[in-house]
Amino acid sequence: MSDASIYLKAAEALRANPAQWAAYESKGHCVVLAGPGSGKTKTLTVKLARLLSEDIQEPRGLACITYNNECARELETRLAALGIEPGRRAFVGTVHSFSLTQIVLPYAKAADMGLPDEFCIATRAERRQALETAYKKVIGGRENPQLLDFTMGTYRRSILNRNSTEWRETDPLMATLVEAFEAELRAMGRIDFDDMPLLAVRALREHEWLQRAILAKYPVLIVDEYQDLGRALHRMVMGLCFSTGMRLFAVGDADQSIYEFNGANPQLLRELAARKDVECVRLRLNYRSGSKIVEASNFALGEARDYEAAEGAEEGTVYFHPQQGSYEHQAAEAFRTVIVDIAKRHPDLEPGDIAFLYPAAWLGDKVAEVAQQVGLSVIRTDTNAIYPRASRLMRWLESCAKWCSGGWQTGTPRFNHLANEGARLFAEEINTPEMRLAFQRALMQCLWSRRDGTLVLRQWLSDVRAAIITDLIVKCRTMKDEGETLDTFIARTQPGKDCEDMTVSQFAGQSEGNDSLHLSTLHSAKGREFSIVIMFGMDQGSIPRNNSTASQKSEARRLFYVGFTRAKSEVHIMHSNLRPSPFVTELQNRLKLE
Ligand SMILES: Nc1ncnc2c1ncn2[C@@H]1O[C@H](COP(=O)(O)OP(=O)(O)OP(=O)(O)O)[C@@H](O)[C@H]1O
Repeated sequence: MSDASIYLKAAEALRANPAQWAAYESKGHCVVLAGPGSGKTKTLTVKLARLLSEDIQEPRGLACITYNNECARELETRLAALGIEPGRRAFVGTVHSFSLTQIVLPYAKAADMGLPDEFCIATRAERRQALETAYKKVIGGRENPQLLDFTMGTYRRSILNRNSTEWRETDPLMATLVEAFEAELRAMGRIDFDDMPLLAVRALREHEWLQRAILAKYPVLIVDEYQDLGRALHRMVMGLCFSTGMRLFAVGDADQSIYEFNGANPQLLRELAARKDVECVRLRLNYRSGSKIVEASNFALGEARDYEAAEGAEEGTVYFHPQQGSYEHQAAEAFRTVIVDIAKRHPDLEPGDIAFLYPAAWLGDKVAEVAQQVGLSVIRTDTNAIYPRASRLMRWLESCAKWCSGGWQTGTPRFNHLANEGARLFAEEINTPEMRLAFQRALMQCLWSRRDGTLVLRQWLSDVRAAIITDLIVKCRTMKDEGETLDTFIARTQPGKDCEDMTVSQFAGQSEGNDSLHLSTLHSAKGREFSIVIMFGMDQGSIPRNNSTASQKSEARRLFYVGFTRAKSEVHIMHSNLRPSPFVTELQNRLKLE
């Protein structure tokens, strides 16, 4: 099938839903506002394929921005199914990678960003050092400066205009600390993660030619999960789309805004959708969840919405499991009763169709420990995962391991896909057709001679690092922190450490779907879907946390809603008998009244 016919066939599925079709047919700026499971991402990917194929003339392309690397990967997988390989004409990535690779790296000098020659991305240790020095200069005293890192990040992301009185006066000490911290980083020849969008926004504001340069390359800007992307992206959208002339296609759901602490603000999406020059499309049908789950999700949110399950949806069920005793005991109960009952009801279900979602990673430890005891494998997406799932380099290595463990015979994954993804990771260095070919050859040589899933991972990883990665990481400024993540993981595979015995095929299994249970924080479950969702630890003090402000409580409630709406057919809520979360009590009461 040709690329065009793939997306045209996918578009047929949208035709039956007039609102999705309207978004697909939109001609100008378009914002899709819709609830969970309504096909926002589906509509976005099909629209993206159409724009590339019909509207945008080669060599121009489009930029598609989403919340984190995990979401970017999900989009890439969905685009691959439509025959679209990001890279040449389609940028797909986070606000940070867009800012860094499309604005800061290519234009730092021309736009006079005040960065030292050959600047690099700071490692965690370098950031810590810069904060320590800045703290000594600005504040002094015996406190641990790292405790201020979170507040400093929030301040930097929330107030973008450094010349404003808001910046200077909201928290004068914090403003001075941030400035001193950034000066320290620059003196070390470094920028950090938060710098990326801030530098990009500043450069775009100061240089109209830069805005036109971005427009020339990307006449269309696509944004997924708009509600969580923060002020820096909003500012870029305002400038690039409404002054410079880029066309905007954005999707989002203010009810699913869960990153206010990171500078996101659901109001920005509402304001965008209310603009007169924007066509706002609302989707009402939920294609994911059973009708009872859709109905109950309104109660979980605590606000009325007119969402409905799509025609032919199953009913779906919400179960409550009051618990006593420690979380260890509760986790054991989950496997002893809840999972056993699920398996009886759905004999065809695989472990990968079930997800445990919890408010904090330490609760995931409890579930993981019991899973290990009963011999079930898990895939974790939280901060206690064996490595950060957001690391593109690690995910790519997982795919390479999968290829070596037998995938080379079946084309899962295809070698070409591996080579292209690898070249994209190191695009700063691999930037000509000859270099891409050389990279492809080196990768084939390296993986072909190590295509054995029983190999000890430690050796396999060090070999692949030496043969393919070491040299490229030195040359690619965007990959330094990824290199650090890899080294931290390699250290865990050394003798005496917890991943000492891991084999290549076990490592490859980390990316495999269906024979492992999913364990995730509620935050990391965003954008995903599972047949069965077990919400674990839904207790007072955890969701919301004790002493939360009113806005933190609202955000915790939205987080509860995000978790609840990931389920297709069953939601199980495990909560303390004596101290259930107020969101659970309210949900239960409302369901009883129905
Ligand atoms: N028109 C449609 N016909 C059939 N299935 C659809 C349609 N639109 C979406 N779906 C399916 O519904 C599910 C949810 O779609 P998608 O992930 O795009 O929703 P979303 O709005 O991005 O969800 P969320 O905000 O909860 O992450 C997917 O399995 C998708 O394939």
